Amino acid sequence: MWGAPFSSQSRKLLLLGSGELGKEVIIEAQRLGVETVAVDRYADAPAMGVAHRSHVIDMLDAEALKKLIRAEKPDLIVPEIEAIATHALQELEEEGFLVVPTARAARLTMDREGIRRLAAEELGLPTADYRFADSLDELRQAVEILGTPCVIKPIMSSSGKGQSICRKPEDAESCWNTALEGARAKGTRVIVEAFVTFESEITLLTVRSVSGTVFCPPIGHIQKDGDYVESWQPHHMSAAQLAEAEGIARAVTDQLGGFGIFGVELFLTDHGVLFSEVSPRPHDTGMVTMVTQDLSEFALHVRAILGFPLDPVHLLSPGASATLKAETAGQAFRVTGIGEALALPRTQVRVFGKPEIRPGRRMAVALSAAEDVEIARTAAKQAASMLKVEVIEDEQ
Ligand SMILES: Nc1ncnc2c1ncn2[C@@H]1O[C@H](COP(=O)(O)OP(=O)(O)OP(=O)(O)O)[C@@H](O)[C@H]1O
Ligand SMILES: NCC(=O)N[C@@H]1O[C@H](COP(=O)([O-])[O-])[C@@H](O)[C@H]1O
Ligand SMILES: [Mg+2]
Repeated sequence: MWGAPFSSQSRKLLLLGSGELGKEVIIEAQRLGVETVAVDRYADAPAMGVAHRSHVIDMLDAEALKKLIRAEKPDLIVPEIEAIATHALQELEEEGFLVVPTARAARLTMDREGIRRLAAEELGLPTADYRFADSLDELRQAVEILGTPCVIKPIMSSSGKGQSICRKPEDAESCWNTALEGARAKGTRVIVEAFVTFESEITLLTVRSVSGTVFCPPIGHIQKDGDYVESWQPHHMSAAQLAEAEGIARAVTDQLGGFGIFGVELFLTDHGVLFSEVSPRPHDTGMVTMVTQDLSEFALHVRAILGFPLDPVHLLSPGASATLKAETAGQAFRVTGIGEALALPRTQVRVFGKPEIRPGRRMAVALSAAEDVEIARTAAKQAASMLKVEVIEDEQ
């Protein structure tokens, strides 16, 4: 259907962001004979090791981004992180490039303000109460209005970076400083959200393709310090809750448009399902689908964005994932315990191959399948606890 990689007729995919999620996207694209180009802000990023070639640029630099893309001329531009100069993507889209799912979706979801205003104010979807603040004074006012506890996050960040809980009004200043330090891009704007007491939280993977919209079975997860540590699929919820969740996911993904997978994050509460945020790309909690579904979230994304049809998703087995995170910073380290973890039943490990560690950085994930979600969770957690990031002292 298309030429070999490197030939004039090849189909070329350029990935913006080359972490653990992008690595799996590239592998799936390679399986369909696509030529792949991985881009990130640092060398030797996980997806770079499996792509045909790679580039290191500052993806928030609009000029650098446009120059690279005009030179590469990819058939598909696939954002893998949110911190990208999305106005440059809009310009490129106007020139005829295809941005996944659309440049507008990338722009709206790159910052929490765009997507929150769209979901809550335009679509009227239920969310936590929120305010935005550009200074410590404004933050104090927002905290007063919303009350404590509340959650404060930079508008552009992910994996919980810069996020903190303000437990009493006096905490506002330290939360402000945490947000400034953790923000992905320069800028001071933060979102303040009322604290949601949820019974559980889920990711509803939603795929838009030529075959319409399909939902994956819901994925339950646990987050620590704003970053995921454990996920499982399926998450048990009532038929009414699932219908509510799918209604929200459909409304928001229809609005964003385009083809591809979306990770719709939702809180399940006593008062109904609340929308939290959405990623227009594979989701970290969705790594579990590598052991649960016939097509993983990465395979689904690649199929959808290439314009191929999709069957409804089949859950082959319940399963769970648990993460390994580094605790210190450095470059001399090794991941140990892989053999022990793999000795557990129906367990796999993905070691991402990131070149450096820093506190809280996700380095690997353990994946377990089992006849029951609880058994899978226990196995995945046990496997992850066997994995260690061992610092090599004499090389530091
Ligand atoms: N308003 C809130 N009330 C209670 N808990 C919250 C609230 N907002 C966020 N959290 C908790 O923090 C987690 C991370 O929040 P959020 O998804 O907004 O951050 P993120 O940095 O975008 O994370 P990721 O990139 O991993 O999705 C949530 O999954 C939830 O556990
Ligand atoms: N919650 C979003 C998420 O999990 N994104 C994944 O983490 C990578 C960045 O990791 P790093 O910060 O360790 O480089 C991203 O490239 C993506 O694969
Ligand atoms: Mg999130």
